[in-house]
Amino acid sequence: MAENLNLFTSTQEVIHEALNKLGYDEAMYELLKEPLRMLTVRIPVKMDDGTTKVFTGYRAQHNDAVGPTKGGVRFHPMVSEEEVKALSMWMTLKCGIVDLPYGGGKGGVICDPREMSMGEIERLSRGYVRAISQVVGPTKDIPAPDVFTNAQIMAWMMDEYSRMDEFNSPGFITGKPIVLGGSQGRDRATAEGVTIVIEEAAKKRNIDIKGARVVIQGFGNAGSFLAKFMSDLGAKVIGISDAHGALHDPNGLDIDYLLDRRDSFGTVTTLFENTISNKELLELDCDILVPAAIENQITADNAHQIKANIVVEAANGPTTAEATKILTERGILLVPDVLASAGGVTVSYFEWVQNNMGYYWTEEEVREKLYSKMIAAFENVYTTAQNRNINMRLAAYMVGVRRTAEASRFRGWV
Ligand SMILES: NC(=O)C1=CN([C@@H]2O[C@H](COP(=O)(O)OP(=O)(O)OC[C@H]3O[C@@H](n4cnc5c(N)ncnc54)[C@H](O)[C@@H]3O)[C@@H](O)[C@H]2O)C=CC1
Ligand SMILES: O=C(O)CCC(=O)C(=O)O
Repeated sequence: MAENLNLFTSTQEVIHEALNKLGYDEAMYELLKEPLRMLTVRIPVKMDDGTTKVFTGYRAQHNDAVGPTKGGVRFHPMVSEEEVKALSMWMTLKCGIVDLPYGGGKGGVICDPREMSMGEIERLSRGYVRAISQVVGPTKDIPAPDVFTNAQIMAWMMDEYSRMDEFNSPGFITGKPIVLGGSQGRDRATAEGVTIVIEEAAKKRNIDIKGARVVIQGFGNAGSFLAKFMSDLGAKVIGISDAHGALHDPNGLDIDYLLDRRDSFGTVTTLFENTISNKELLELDCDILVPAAIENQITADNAHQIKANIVVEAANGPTTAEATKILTERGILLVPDVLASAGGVTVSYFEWVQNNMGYYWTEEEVREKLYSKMIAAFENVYTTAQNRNINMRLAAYMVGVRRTAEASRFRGWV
């Protein structure tokens, strides 16, 4: 039978299992099996050559029983309605795991910003915000960066929103430049959270980070900061990749050099002749493997070839359900996306809190607060997995979904 690569239906299955284990009935699953709201928008954009191109975008709001919905916006050619729905459900789980007063949301636009000018990207960003303006806002749904979106795009989106709203609303969006109300540390937060989780997972497996061989797929916001943090901790980053290929050096790559040469879309391998494929990269002999790019990278096809002792998912959805089973059976410790990559939304929450207060924290304060959230989340999920003898993904779903289910029940929705 062909493997299920559909992110939405495979997420539904794990949510179902988690709710069953928590003792909820079918009505709760019916409520949480898809977003409460899904908006599809068409965005006309004047292109530089004088033509008008109409883009399709989405905003999904999974559940707002706990609080406003929260989640990034992705600009990518492979964006689809089902992907955005799944991503919004994962955001509910992440916010539950790190205990933030939010439900999950997510947005995306089908486009390839790598082939657009800055002016075209700005007009698309502003058009997207106008199109979704009725359903978002600082107390309703708060966007943030994700794949191929960044602080500049957040700034344009905030500017467009403040033109429609009567007062300046920095809390409408997070991941902004610092001068526009961004938080210290948001740019590196996802990788910092992944680093904390790697350190904890390594302790469980008696692996010393100093000298550990690390492979990272993806060299964008998550992957590149992570490579830097790992190499600063004394690990040997022996492989990295981007959409075009991968670099491998068993003695360790020069991360500072690669960071210096990468472009704003996280591309660096095109500058080198001796590259390997992303498939080869994932199968390298290493201690810690971190998929930090896109979905469905570790599947039933290659799960038996993964040689790492620990796999930590910095990307959303890089490992299929079937591959999760295979890795678990093989004794590989798999730290799931909804836990490992929760550092980004955690510091986004800190940014929103600071915007609401109008009072800003130092980088050190942000780092300490992130550290305590991530450590508590890791321990909670790890202990749940151990106590119930289940894999870390199912444990994370149980921890993550519980608060939204409880809040929905107290509100009398189910
Ligand atoms: N930026 C953030 O704060 C957060 C990001 N994530 C997840 O981390 C992953 C990466 O996101 P970012 O680093 O923000 O994106 P990014 O846009 O900064 O970088 C993406 C990287 O993935 C590479 N890539 C794209 N397509 C690829 C392919 N087919 N094969 C191999 N590599 C490919 C790109 O070349 C680039 O190096 C995504 O799954 C995202 O949802 C999760 C939580 C927060
Ligand atoms: O920073 C945020 O609010 C959301 C980040 C995000 O989209 C994610 O964790 O996948």
